[in-house]
Amino acid sequence: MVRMNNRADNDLRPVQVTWRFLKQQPASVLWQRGDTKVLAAVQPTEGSLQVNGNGITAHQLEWLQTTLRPLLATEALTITVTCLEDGGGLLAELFNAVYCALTLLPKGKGPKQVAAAVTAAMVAGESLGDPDAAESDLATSLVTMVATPQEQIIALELGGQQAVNSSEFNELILRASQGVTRTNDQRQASFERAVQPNIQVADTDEQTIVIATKNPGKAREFESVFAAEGIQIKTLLDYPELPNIDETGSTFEENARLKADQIAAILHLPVLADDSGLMVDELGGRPGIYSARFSGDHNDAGNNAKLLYELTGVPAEKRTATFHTTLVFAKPDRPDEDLVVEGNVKGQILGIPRGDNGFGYDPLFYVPELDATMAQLTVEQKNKISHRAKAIENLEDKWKEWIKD
Ligand SMILES: O=P(O)(O)OP(=O)(O)OP(=O)(O)OC[C@H]1O[C@@H](n2cnc3c(O)ncnc32)[C@H](O)[C@@H]1O
Ligand SMILES: [Mg+2]
Repeated sequence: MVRMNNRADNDLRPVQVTWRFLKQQPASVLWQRGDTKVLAAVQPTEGSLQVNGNGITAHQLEWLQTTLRPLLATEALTITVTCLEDGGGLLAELFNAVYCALTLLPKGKGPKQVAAAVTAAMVAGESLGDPDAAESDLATSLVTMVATPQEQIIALELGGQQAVNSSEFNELILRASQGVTRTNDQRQASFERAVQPNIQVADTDEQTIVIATKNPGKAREFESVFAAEGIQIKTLLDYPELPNIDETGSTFEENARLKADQIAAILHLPVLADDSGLMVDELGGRPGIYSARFSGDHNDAGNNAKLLYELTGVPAEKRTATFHTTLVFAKPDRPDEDLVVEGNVKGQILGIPRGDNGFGYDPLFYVPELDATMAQLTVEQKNKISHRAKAIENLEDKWKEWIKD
C-alpha cells in the first residue's frame, strides 16, 4: 500500500517539540506530529491531581487521566492539555505532549517511568504505524498503545468501526510497539538537542572551571587568573551542544545567574558567568544590560558606531561613562550558594576610536589616569584596571574557600 509521503508501513510522521513553549509556565511544550498539534502545561500545586482538557472529548480526558496516574511521582499537579489540531492519532499525541511537559518538572517530580504513545491502524487489511487523518478515516480498526521502551504495555485503547480478529490484533500490537520505541527516541533526541544535552565531560586530574561565555576576549582575561592556580578553563565554545541561554533578566546579576546556574546544572561543573555593560551618563545609563545588542545585533563595530552617533555634539566633559561587570560563580546543583561580586571602572567616551587591543567598546573607552583607551592597553595592563579585573579582585578573596565545600 502506498502511504502519504511514501512512508513505509512502520514509519512515523516527523515530530517537532517546542520545549518550554509558554514563558510563564516552565513545564510546557508544544508537541507536533505531522498535522496533529497539542499544547501541554503542567503546574505543581498544593492540591490533588487535576487534568483539564481543551478541544478534546470527556472520554479522551478520562483516558488520559487514568493512563497518566500510575506514571506520576506526585499527584499535586494541574495538567492542562489543549488540542490545537487533530491531524490523526490524537489520543497518543495527547499523552506524548503531557509526558514531555512532565519531564520539564524539577528533579524528583517528573515521570517515574519512561513511556511513549503511538497509534497503529488496520487499513485495507494492512497494519500501519501512526496513521494520519486520512488513513484514520479509512481504518477498520485502531489501537493506541502507551508503553515503555522495554515493551511493557501501560495502556491500550481499541477503536474503529469493526471488530478485530486475534491475528490482526497481534499485528497491530507489533506495529504499535515498534512505534513506541521510535517515538521515545524522537523525544529523547529533541530533549537532548534543546533542553539537556548528554555531554560527556572529559575526566582530568586538573580541576576544571567553565566560564559561561562565548566571548573569547572575556575568556582571555579570566584565563590568566585561574591558570596561576593550576585550574583548567573551558568556555561555552568547548561545549557547542549546550542550549543557548537567553539573557532575559532585568539586571546584570539576573543575567549572570541565568547563565551560571543553568550551565552548572547541565555540566555538573563549577561555572563562572559574567554579565557586563557600558553605562553612559549622558544616555541615562544606557546601553547598560543591553550593551551587547545596542545596535540591533551582537556586533562590536555596529555598537560603537551607534554609541558615537547617540553622543553626537556632546562635549568631552559630559561623555562620562562606567564599565560594569557582575560575576556569578555557581556550583552544580547548589543554586542557593552562588557567589556574586561586582566591579566598575570610570572613563570617558571618545569621539574617535583608538587602539587595536581588547574587544567591544574598548577603543572608545578612555581611562584618564592612564591617558589611553582600553584598546591601547595590553591584556596585562587592562587586567589591572578594568571592571572585570576589579570584579575578579573581589572574587579572589572569596572563591578559593567557596569552591572547597
Ligand atoms: O554573554 P557572553 O557570551 O559572555 O558575551 P557578550 O559579549 O554577550 O557579553 P555581555 O552579555 O556581558 O555583553 C556585554 C557587552 O559589553 C561589551 N563588553 C563587555 N566587557 C567589555 C570589555 O571589557 N571591554 C569592552 N567591551 C566590553 C561586550 O562587547 C558586549 O557588547
Ligand atoms: Mg551576552
